Amino acid sequence: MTDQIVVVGAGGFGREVLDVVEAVNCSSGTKSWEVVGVLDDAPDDINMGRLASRGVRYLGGTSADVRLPAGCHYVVGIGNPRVRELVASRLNQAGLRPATLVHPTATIGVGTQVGAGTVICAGVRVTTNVRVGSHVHLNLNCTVGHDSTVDDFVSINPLASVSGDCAIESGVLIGVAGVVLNGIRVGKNATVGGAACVVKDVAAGVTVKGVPAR
Ligand SMILES: CC(=O)SCCNC(=O)CCNC(=O)[C@H](O)C(C)(C)COP(=O)(O)OP(=O)(O)OC[C@H]1O[C@@H](n2cnc3c(N)ncnc32)[C@H](O)[C@@H]1OP(=O)(O)O
Repeated sequence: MTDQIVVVGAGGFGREVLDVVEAVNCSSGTKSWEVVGVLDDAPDDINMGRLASRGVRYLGGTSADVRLPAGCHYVVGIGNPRVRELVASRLNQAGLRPATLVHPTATIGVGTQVGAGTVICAGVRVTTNVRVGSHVHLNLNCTVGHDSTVDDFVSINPLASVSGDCAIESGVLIGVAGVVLNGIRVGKNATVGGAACVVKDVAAGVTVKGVPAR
């Protein structure tokens, strides 16, 4: 069965999400997703050209009166957790349904749950008894260790590593190649800088960077 999907975001991650959709379609043998097009409130000319060159239609902005097929799914390909939350809320109200996308080269362990609207990119490793919330981005080659929780609207950027028994609260961004040592809690809406090593709990809303992160 083929479902219809719109991707929000013509930028880098939005188009990487299109790659995930294509990989899912290739791996399943049957076409799981038909891409209706891309929504973006302010696409630039370069990205419009990139969409056109891959044959994907630009549909308009997220608040515009865009007519989408009934029952259409969506996924938000915007890296910023706060913006992603706003857009998801708007599209839920419009009656669209969040899709969950898992690249065929990702691995997910036994007893792990993944929420709606979440995108898991190529090479990601999520091990066992992890709870991944809704609208989470697990970017290329990141890892999430056993028994951790990753709450809604978290972004874990490429090569970042969350160890076992961690609690990553909603809206957190973990920068590229950031490391969170085991058992650590990263508070709501906090940011972990690229290549940081987090060795103790991070308070909500705080940005930490460096090794050790502070
Ligand atoms: C495929 C993709 O592209 S996915 C996206 C990948 N990118 C990421 O993950 C980016 C993650 N973001 C970062 O690391 C950011 O630099 C942040 C969030 C840590 C800091 O952002 P800002 O607050 O805007 O910091 P800003 O750029 O103003 O720099 C402030 C200072 O921190 C330093 N700094 C910035 N980032 C880091 C970092 N990751 N580690 C150590 N120091 C840093 C800067 O050198 C600067 O130092 P100075 O005051 O001595 O000159």
